[in-house]
Amino acid sequence: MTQATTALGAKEATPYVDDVIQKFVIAATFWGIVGFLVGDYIAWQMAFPVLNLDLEWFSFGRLRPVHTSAVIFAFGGNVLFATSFFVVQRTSRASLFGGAAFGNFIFWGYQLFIVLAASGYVLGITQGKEYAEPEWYTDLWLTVVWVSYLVAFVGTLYKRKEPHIYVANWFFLAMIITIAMLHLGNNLAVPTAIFGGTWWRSYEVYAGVQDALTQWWYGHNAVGFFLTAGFLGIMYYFVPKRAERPVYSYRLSIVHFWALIFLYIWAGPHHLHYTALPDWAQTLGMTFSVMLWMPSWGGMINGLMTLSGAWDKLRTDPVIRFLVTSVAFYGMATFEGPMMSIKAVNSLSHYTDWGIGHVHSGALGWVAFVSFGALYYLVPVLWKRKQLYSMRLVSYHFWVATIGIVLYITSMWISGIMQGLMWRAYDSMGFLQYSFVESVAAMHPYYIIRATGGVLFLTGGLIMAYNFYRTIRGDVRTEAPYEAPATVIARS
Ligand code: HEM
Ligand code: HEM
Ligand SMILES: [Cu+2]
Repeated sequence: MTQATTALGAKEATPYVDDVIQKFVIAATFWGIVGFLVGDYIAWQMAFPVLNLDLEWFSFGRLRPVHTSAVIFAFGGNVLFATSFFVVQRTSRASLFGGAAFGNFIFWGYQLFIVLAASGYVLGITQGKEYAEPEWYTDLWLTVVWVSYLVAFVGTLYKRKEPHIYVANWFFLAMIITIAMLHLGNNLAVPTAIFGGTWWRSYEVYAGVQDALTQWWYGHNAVGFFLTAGFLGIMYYFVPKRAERPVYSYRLSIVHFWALIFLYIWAGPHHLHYTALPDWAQTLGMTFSVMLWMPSWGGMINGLMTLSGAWDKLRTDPVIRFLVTSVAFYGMATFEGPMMSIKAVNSLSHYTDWGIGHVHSGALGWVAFVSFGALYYLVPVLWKRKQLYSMRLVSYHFWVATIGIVLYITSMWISGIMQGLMWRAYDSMGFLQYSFVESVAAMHPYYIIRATGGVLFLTGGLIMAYNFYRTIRGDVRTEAPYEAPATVIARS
């Protein structure tokens, strides 16, 4: 079914395919909660290993990829589908290529991929490559779905009635094409069934350090294109829309785009410092990572400065607060990353919780927050409601989640640096000062703090889901208008 909506400023109404986007929004909310829940469960497991329950299906090793895939591909992926399909139709003034039928195929195909991947992990089916754990049969299915996504996206651009291709679409398109390339490059494997082996098993065509380099070319650019470029597409549409201001500098957004995609692709070797990878390649990865700081901050400044003249909205609109805070976290993670890529720093941070802290300041602060902002924008628009059920609940979500992130990343910084320092401490005789298990025991309190932060973050997700449910039902909560406290108004 196709719904007709009038684009802002458009002369004639373009029928947008919005019911598919509604499904992606619901799926993103659902998988987000599943992903946060599993993340928090494994966080408690690290504090209390008894929670492994002595059952292989609940073991940390099997649930960890369930967490990472659920949050990145299921939550993040569904957000990217929803927002990119929304943005490409609006900014092109064209309806989705292939219509609702093709859109629904992509939706259900992608959900099937998620279920195939996750069920495999729990049963112990994995090729053991981080963020690329699914075995060949799941990989092949994802290829079909992803190529369909590319066709739908490019087809919509091709049909556009607007001569200019808005910058957000460039970021989405770079994400779709690069992920296709990474997925194919990193998953070249031969199924053992051909030789009479286990049906699901396969062997990678690369060996040794070539395998490691291919894996981290993939892993790093999954961060760069899935978790960064795609979500920057969201930033470039939803921040100006919600703030009702034009992008601060359109020229800067173009420089940002080309510099980012050119630099990111070389930085993967920073995951392989002090390994068998040749030294020159490690230095290359480090150099490109340090250079990446500049376009990243260019993008952050462009996002934040879009608020020029509208900063008061931070006080009155909690949705803007999510969006702006996410851009600030983007800036923080893209400063921390280049710093950690310096070999001397990495010799302390690598293998420690510092890395986990870095990941989650990017993942919770940037990826999840910009997603929450976009979803809060989308729900009333897609279901044609005047407003969200409750702005107060958005504000509660914001504060609960922010405190959760602060607990998560500060505990991991302390625990990570402590771990790194304990591992390298020598006594006067030249012996290691601490045994490994002493460092594990020292991390216990920090793991409890991190898992508590996770409970808060999950609570925020549940508040959001409830708000969506009531909004979709058409309810509006009776509450004082969301504005500054009366005393502030009286004084001004
Ligand atoms: C309630 C919120 C969350 C909690 C409690 C949580 C917890 C965890 C835990 C305990 C780990 C394993 C750490 C280790 O092996 O030492 C982990 C790994 C990871 N999580 Fe989360 N997580 C949460 C949300 C997210 C979100 C929203 C994302 C992405 C958008 C994310 C992405 C990742 C990634 C990429 C890793 C692997 C990191 C690495 O290997 O360096 N997490 N998480
Ligand atoms: C200029 C930008 C960035 C650079 C140069 C960078 C650099 C790095 C470095 C050096 C590591 C540690 C590698 C190691 O010791 O194993 C790392 C890990 C990681 N970063 Fe970043 N980072 C950047 C931005 C981000 C952002 C914005 C996110 C999330 C949205 C992110 C997600 C991750 C993840 C998931 C890992 C863990 C990979 C693993 O499983 O080991 N990074 N990054
Ligand atoms: Cu990287």
